[in-house]
Amino acid sequence: MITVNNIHKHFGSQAVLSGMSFTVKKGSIVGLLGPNGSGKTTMIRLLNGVIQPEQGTMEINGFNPLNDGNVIRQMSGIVTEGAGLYHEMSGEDNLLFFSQIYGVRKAVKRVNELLKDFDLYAHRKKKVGTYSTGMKKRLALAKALLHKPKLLFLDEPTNGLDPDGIRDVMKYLTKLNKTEQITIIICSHVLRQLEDICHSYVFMEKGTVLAQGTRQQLEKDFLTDILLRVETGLKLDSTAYFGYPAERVNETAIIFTLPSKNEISPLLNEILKETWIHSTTIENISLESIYFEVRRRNNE
Ligand SMILES: Nc1ncnc2c1ncn2[C@@H]1O[C@H](COP(=O)(O)OP(=O)(O)OP(=O)(O)O)[C@@H](O)[C@H]1O
Repeated sequence: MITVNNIHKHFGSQAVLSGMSFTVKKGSIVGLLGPNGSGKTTMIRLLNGVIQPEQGTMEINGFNPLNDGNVIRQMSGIVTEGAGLYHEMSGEDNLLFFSQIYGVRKAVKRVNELLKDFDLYAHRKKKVGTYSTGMKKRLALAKALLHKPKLLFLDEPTNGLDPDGIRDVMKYLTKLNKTEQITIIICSHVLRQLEDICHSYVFMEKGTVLAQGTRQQLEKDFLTDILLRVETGLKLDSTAYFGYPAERVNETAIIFTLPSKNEISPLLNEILKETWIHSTTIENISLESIYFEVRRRNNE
């Protein structure tokens, strides 16, 4: 369990974090989401005990990053933009070297295990400088996991990856979380990539938390209207149908505005009494739409 309470951090005269508060449940995957410069990396560095806040408290599994930075770094793994890999050394030698630093027991076995998990075994003897971006990212993840941490901090782990690379990393993180119950905090400004893997989200802007919660909680709090797109043979002769605003977008598609998901089934039943339905999609239910709604309300 991680608790962050009213954290303030300045760099010179610039206020980077202004009262950050959030919690992370043990064993969950949490997305720390916000635009460039909103303070995500700074928050991770504070949690790692690398830098100190001017105000506020933090706790990670009963430890305080202010005084117990070493213990926290031992129980956690971190992947940052730079990754800290040695480009003149092979992938295998990098992992063996960091195993020594972290005091990993049975290092050769662990390194081979991770090289295989991350599809790098065939490339283990090649210099990291010759690796593709995706391979470097995977090696950085392997490095962060050498000492079997209980907590993983990932700062933009998919930057520079192609869609296959992103899917592979996300798949591996989900598996890791399920099999090892690792708590994972992922910072990103690309919301779409995190849609399927996070258990909860912390939406940030300008060093503060705008909203936090599970997808379900955020939907409940911020999605007041459901925009339901229905491919149907229904003839519309006004701007409403069955009491709900309805707008034709093309010959066979209509968008209905509903107050909640509960109205979907009754509406579809009503349409089916008259004609066919081929498909339905909720247009505004993406994480991105929720995020924009959170920001819109905050700026009102
Ligand atoms: N060591 C530092 N010294 C001075 N300013 C800093 C330092 N670290 C971060 N900043 C400033 O703090 C602000 C927040 O930076 P931070 O890297 O935490 O944001 P971020 O949300 O991670 O952004 P990004 O998505 O671009 O990585 C930025 O304006 C940055 O320039």
